[in-house]
Amino acid sequence: MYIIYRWRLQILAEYQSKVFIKGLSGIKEVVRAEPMVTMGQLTATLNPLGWTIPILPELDDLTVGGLIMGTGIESASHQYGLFQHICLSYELVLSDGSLVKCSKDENPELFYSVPWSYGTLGILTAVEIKMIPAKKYVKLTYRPIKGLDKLVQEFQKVSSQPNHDFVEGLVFNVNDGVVMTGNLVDNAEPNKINAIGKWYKPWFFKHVERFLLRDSSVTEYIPLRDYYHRHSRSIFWELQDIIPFGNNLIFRFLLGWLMPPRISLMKLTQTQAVKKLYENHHMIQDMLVPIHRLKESILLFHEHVEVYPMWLCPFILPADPGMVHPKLNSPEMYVDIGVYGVPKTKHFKPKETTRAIEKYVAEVGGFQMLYADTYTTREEFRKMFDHTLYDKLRNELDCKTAFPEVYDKVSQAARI
Ligand SMILES: NC(=O)C1=CN([C@@H]2O[C@H](COP(=O)(O)OP(=O)(O)OC[C@H]3O[C@@H](n4cnc5c(N)ncnc54)[C@H](OP(=O)(O)O)[C@@H]3O)[C@@H](O)[C@H]2O)C=CC1
Ligand SMILES: CC(C)=CCC[C@@H](C)[C@H]1CC[C@H]2C3=C(CC[C@]12C)[C@@]1(C)CC[C@H](O)C[C@@H]1CC3
Repeated sequence: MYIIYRWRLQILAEYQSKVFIKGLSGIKEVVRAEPMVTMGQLTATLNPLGWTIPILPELDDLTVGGLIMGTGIESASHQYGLFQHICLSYELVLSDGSLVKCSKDENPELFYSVPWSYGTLGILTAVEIKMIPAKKYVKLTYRPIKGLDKLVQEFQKVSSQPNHDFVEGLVFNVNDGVVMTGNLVDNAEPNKINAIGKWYKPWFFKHVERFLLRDSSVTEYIPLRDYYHRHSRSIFWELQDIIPFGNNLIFRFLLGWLMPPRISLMKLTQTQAVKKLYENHHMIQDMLVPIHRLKESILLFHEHVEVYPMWLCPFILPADPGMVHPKLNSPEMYVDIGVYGVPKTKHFKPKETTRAIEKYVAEVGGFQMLYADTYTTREEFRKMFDHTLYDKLRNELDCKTAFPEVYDKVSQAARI
């Protein structure tokens, strides 16, 4: 039944009008989307109409439903929060088959419990998302920085400034990194336009790495859609382990248009052996920690895994009810530290190392993204994520016989 339902959503998303745009009381602009709509479809549909959503997670294949039920983050998150924070309402089918709508004003407890619930409260059928006007380019400034202290200071400074639409950092080793800030603009200096999304262009992280050779900042104008999907072609830097020659100039010119392979297809076709290989010799994790912990967190990842580049994305976490909120009752700036690749440290042991990192993240009031394997025990997991409202809703909505608990879907043991 569930499979048929997901299949129906897919058909709807792909073959019918994918997104419906409407004005709400003439005040706010809102896009109503099916959960199976992908980020690639959203930008392709909205951007030519002069609209966008404030947070557009960068991989083409990520879906609206997955980004709400898990979480979504992007370089505008220092202003807008996580993907859930730009959502105005959800429609869900509950365990008894009824269809309900929830928002801040209508069924608010359900509204705040849906994000991070991983599909364990109901099946999402429609979402209303805030829209903002799009512009043609992102004026992006790359700031190469040497020295961890300076890097962290600069990153923290730009994350707290309201004048940047986008903030992102790539750390290339424990001393060097590039902090990027961007703004939406309509006009560009023609000789500084760089359509980084074209199939023959270097992978974005490789392009950024080259700025480390410079002493001062460099500015480019990136077409909006190219900016949003900048990490798609190389799946961040994951593709370099799968197709090591993927960034080679000749390969890019001849076959670059075939990239990237569909992540869902790779997931579907990966053998048990490949799965084991990734489990034992690879780390794919995003840890969300208060931004004032950034330096010690980078050093901790360096000590345990030494995987570079490291992705830094700041985000403001409102003090809303639900699974994920700051420890104190006021909004707090956090940072997502993304680690994707083969650990270089000799002492890397998937379980022990991940557990040590998880322990640190929990101690500093942080969170682990749910798409990644968690080695926490159920008790540790329930401490990291506030289950108060979630448990109440699971009881009230009679979920226990219909859906598993989040932990039973995401823990490493459950995923074997
Ligand atoms: N920048 C970012 O924010 C990035 C985020 N991610 C992560 O990737 C995931 C998104 O990937 P994506 O492939 O889109 O999602 P997935 O298909 O992996 O779905 C993630 C979870 O959401 C549930 N889900 C999805 N749609 C629905 C729905 N309509 N109703 C109920 N439950 C639903 C899934 O349930 P089920 O398992 O039952 O299908 C699954 O548990 C997120 O978890 C996100 O955190 C990854 C890369 C970048
Ligand atoms: C930016 C944020 C918050 C997260 C980025 C995470 C991604 C880099 C990973 C999410 C799912 C991952 C998968 C793979 C690579 C890394 C991700 C895209 C594989 C494609 C790696 C090869 C395996 O055979 C299949 C994996 C599927 C999931």
